[in-house]
Order: sequence, then structure tokens, then C-alpha cells
Amino acid sequence: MISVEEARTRILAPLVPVGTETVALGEAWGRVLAREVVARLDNPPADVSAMDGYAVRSADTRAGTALRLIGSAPAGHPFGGEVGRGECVRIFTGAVVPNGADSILIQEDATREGEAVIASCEAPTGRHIRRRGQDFDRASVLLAPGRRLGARDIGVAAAANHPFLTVRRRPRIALLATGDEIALPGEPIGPGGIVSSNSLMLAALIRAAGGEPVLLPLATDDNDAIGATARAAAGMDMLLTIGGASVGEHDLVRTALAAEGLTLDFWKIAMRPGKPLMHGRLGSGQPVLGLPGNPVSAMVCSVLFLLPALARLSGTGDEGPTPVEAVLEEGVGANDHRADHLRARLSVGRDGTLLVRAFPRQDSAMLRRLAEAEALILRPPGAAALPAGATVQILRLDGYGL
Ligand SMILES: Nc1nc2c(c(=O)[nH]1)N[C@H]1C(S)=C(S)[C@@H](COP(=O)(O)OP(=O)(O)OC[C@H]3O[C@@H](n4cnc5c(N)ncnc54)[C@H](O)[C@@H]3O)O[C@H]1N2
Ligand code: MOO
Repeated sequence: MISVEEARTRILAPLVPVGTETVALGEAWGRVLAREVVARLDNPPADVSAMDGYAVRSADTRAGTALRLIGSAPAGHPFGGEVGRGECVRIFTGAVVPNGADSILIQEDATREGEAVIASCEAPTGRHIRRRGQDFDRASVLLAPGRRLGARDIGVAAAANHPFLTVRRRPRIALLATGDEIALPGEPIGPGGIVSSNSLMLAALIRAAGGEPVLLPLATDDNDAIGATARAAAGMDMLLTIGGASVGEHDLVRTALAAEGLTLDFWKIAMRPGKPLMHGRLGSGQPVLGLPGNPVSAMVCSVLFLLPALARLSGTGDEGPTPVEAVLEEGVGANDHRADHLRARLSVGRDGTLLVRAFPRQDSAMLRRLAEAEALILRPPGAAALPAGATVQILRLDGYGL
């Protein structure tokens, strides 16, 4: 059995970013930028006032000086003339500072007497003026490829006058859930049947990671059914199978896909939950990741391997939760040869330390526990028992749409 690290390396090695597409800026949130965003203008485009008041020549202002009001400059309506000695122009936030003026006297520091404006203090040079290009200059690179666009990025791209952006298309992940016993939520459930919680759970995770989940029809435990359903996934960026990965006579995914030209890269890894994970590629080159059917196993494998794979396909560097330290609230036992991932609760100690406590029961079919878990405690292969107070590595489960 290979290690978690080796499995990850082998899954990621052949993956390259998918193609690009152009989308309206309003649709670009959450997408991964494929081409840098270069400013198409200076921001602000000219020297502008940061306050409502009067555009003045600093040298003219002293407490008690009267200035002659010669015009007005609302935002979007620059004053065409020039501010001469002893003159001022009424100005509003965001308006272009007229020629001749070098400071803004805010209206709270001025009194208006007809066409005269009396300053109650000095207005220092440059005060309350935003210089042209203070935010960014035309041609500067604002956003680099590989960035997943957040709301603030949309703002900066809009300010730089980009109505469209070039982004990676969403990686298409086909989900093939197998098993005679499974039915989708709401469908009739046969004797001994269960609901396929995995399909929609993993589809949600894929969507949150910026992918496009494609739910294939559920396949029965039958080689022909699995093969035919897998063929329907041709052209998808990855085929993700669920269940049928273990050793029983009804665990047919490997044999069914072998008939479809699967080259197996590995099957079984030194990990709990998730031992029967399978990886390979079909004749077309399509990568195949075979998840175990137990929902906790399927999800833990997805956090460790599917999120990084989606990141690679999307051309971004954020490959999912990374280990952080926490302190055990309660001891944990020694570990065997499989890297373990204990579902756990987090809390914060009185001194601010992050505390973690594993659930007493760790069954890979317990979805409610999985949903309640806030972290996975990472237990390396062969790790010794640890007492309360020991520091461990954890993966937090509070991002990535988890
Ligand atoms: N003799 C052995 N038995 C098992 C071994 C082993 O090494 N030797 N490994 C165990 C481990 S570990 C796991 S994990 C499971 C994985 O088995 P499969 O991937 O073959 O999954 P299934 O047998 O199809 O199902 C396992 C379990 O999960 C339920 N399931 C399946 N699909 C779904 C779904 N879409 N949604 C929700 N639940 C699903 C299924 O009903 C089973 O209860 O094998 C152990 N056995
Ligand atoms: O690896 Mo299985 O996933 O332990 O339940």
C-alpha cells in the first residue's frame, strides 16, 4: 500500500489546467483567472478632491482670509477655468481639482458670505487631494493568473475598466455512484437499500471548489452497467467513481473499467478512512479516481485528493485545507500503519489555544458525526499514543464549502 503523500503526488502529476473562456465580469466571481488583469486607465484618472469644500491655492489660505468664489466643480463636471490668486472653486468629493488649485479647504473650515468664502484655517498643499494614479497606473498588473476571484477582485477589475475576463472553464467531474443498494434522495428505496448521500455531497464539494459536477445515472453492481455509464463520461475532465472499490465479489469498479481500457496506477493506500482508493486513467487519457463507498471515506479522500486535483485542473494553487497545530483536549491511542484522520471537535482554551477532541467513535459510515466534525486530527502511520495537552496537526473543515 502506498502512502497518502505518494498517492497525492501520483494523482496530481498528470493533471494540467483545463482550457479558458471569456466571461462577463459580473459572472467572474469564484472563477480562476487565466490571463492577468492589466489596468486600462489610471485610477483615479485625474487629481480629484477627497472632500466636499473649496479648491484653493494653499498660499492664499490663512485663518480669516476671504477668497472669491469663481465657479463650481461637481463630480463628473470639471471646472474649465483656472483658480487664480485669492480665488476658489466650490468642489465636491470625487470632482477633478481645477488648474491652479493645490489644496482643498473642507467646508467645515469655511464660511460662505455671498460670493466670498472665509477660511477659518490654513489649507496645506496637497491636503484632501487624491493624485492621479494614486490607486494604480494604466498598464500596471493588478491581478495575476491563477487567482480565484473574490468580490474585491471584481471591484478592482471593474475599476480598471474590464467588462470581460479570461478565466479557466470549470473542470467537469463526472460522478459515477455504484451499488445495487443505492437510490437518490426521494427515490423509492428497495429492501436493504440506502440513499446515495455521496453523490450530492460530492457534487456540492465539486461545485464549491469551482468545478462542474456531472451526475451520471446510478449504476448497479454489474460490469456492463458500470462500463456503459462510464462511457457516458467521455470528454469529462475526470471520472470519479463511488463505491465498489473494495475486495468483495460485488466490488466491480476496477474490473468494469479494465474492460473500458483502464490503466491502473494504484489501488489501496495506507490511510484510514479510505484504504481502497483507486487511481488510473482510461485509454482516452481521462483520469479516474475511485472513491470508497463509505461516505466518510469518500469525503476524507475528497478533501485530501479531489480538492487538490480540482485546484490543478483549475490552474490555481489553493489545494484545500493545510495542516495547522492544535492541542489535544483528551489523549489519543497509538496508531497502526495507516495514516488516520480522526473526526474531531474544536474549541478555544482560556489562553486562546486551539483545542481539539476526537469523537469517541470513528466509523466511516457515520455521516452525522462527519457533519458535526470541525477538524480531522492527522495521525501519521505508526504514531505513538499521545496524552491530553500534546500538540497535533489537524485539518480544519471550515472552508472550501465543506
Ligand atoms: N474484507 C474486506 N472488506 C472491506 C475492506 C477490506 O479491506 N476487506 N475494506 C473496507 C473499507 S476500509 C471500506 S472504506 C469499504 C469500501 O468499500 P467499497 O468502496 O467497495 O464500497 P461499497 O462496498 O460499495 O460500499 C461501502 C459502504 O458504503 C455505502 N455506500 C456505497 N455507495 C454509497 C453512496 N453513493 N452513498 C452512500 N453510501 C454508499 C454502502 O452501502 C456500504 O455500506 O469496504 C470495506 N470492506
Ligand atoms: O478505509 Mo475504510 O474507508 O476505513 O472505512
